[in-house]
Amino acid sequence: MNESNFGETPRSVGPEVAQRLSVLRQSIDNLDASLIFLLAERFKCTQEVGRLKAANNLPPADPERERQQIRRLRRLAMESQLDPLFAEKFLAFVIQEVVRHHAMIAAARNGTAENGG
Ligand SMILES: O=C(O)C(=O)C[C@]1(C(=O)O)C=C[C@@H](O)C=C1
Repeated sequence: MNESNFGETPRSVGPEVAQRLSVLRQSIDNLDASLIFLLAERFKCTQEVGRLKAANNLPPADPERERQQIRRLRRLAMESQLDPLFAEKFLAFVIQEVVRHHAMIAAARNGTAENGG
């Protein structure tokens, strides 16, 4: 397969392989949709955490909580035959974005407070 075939069903395979590939890709699409829905729900929770933290002058990040989450997710990943390093990197990637949101919420709140609102 050359580079221009990436992402396409290879034309050289038989109907059984093409059918299996299609079924697997349908599941992958469903799982990707689930991941998006789950992430959206997680961000709704963390946005509320961000508002709670900003209102109570708590720092955006909580390193001790993150250490606990990493320990737990690494264990869950190993139990599920998922690479624990990948799980850790994925969590770090998500939390980095959450902390950025928290900081923006706090900055917006402080700006508002300074302007008397
Ligand atoms: O639990 C918190 O304090 C959060 O702000 C949520 C969260 C997370 O996304 O899970 C994000 C930042 C913190 O450093 C730890 C955890």
